[in-house]
Amino acid sequence: MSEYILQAKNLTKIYGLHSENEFEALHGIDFTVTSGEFICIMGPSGSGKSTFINNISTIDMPTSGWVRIHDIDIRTMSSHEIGKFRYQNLGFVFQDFNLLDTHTLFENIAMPLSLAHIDRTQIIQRVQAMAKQLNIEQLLNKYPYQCSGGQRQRAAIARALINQPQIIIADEPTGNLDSENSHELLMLLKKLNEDYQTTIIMVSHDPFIASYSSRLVYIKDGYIEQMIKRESLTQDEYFQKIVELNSAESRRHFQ
Ligand SMILES: Nc1ncnc2c1ncn2[C@@H]1O[C@H](COP(=O)(O)OP(=O)(O)OP(=O)(O)O)[C@@H](O)[C@H]1O
Repeated sequence: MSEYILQAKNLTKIYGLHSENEFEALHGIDFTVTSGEFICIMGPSGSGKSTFINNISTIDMPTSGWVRIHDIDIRTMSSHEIGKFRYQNLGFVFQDFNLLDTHTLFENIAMPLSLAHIDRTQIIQRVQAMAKQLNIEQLLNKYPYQCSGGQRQRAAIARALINQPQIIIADEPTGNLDSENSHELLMLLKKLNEDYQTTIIMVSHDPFIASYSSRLVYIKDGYIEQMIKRESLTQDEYFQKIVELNSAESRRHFQ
């Protein structure tokens, strides 16, 4: 059994392989994650952050190299096995929500539990408890298009967390939220990380949001250019280091 919950080796992603638009977005990245880490991925626009997070989390498949989650090589799984693996192990929070408009919030949130054939009474209890925590318990019978952006985002978060995943994958999770809702979401992620050792891998542009992580991974031009560990730094010291890294990069951009 590996000491890592997630490992990637020589991860390469080429879009449009063998076409005239062939583009190598990731160039042989090695990356490991220990259980209970809270990782934030940052980097300039177009540097490969979403490509990276998608390729380490079964959303997309690398062109070459491998990714192991819980020691299982994700390339060896059939699409049916990947589906099952996702709802058993992973929770996804995306900026654009990905809720199904033909289903109520209750049905959307319950989906991972229904797929796992959890008993109906338990589903109702768990969805109601999660909705209460995210302050959307009054909205469970509404459809996503009847809810505000913040409410939809909270429903998507409830769906991501309902199966108590060991790893949460979040791509710009606060992108469509106001500052109060962003703060609440971060508090929730932090609590899951601290109380249940849930591993979190999140993409963000915002140094303040990044300062909640335990390790910052800075991606540039398809490579991991730098990593900073928070370790014994206070959140404020860590925040300052993240700001410095981003502003040094911005200055380099304009030179
Ligand atoms: N489906 C695709 N086909 C071809 N090229 C793509 C595709 N998706 C992304 N790319 C390219 O790969 C590179 C990395 O894109 P990616 O979306 O991973 O960047 P990002 O760092 O997440 O950017 P942003 O911060 O702007 O969201 C970009 O140059 C992008 O144009």
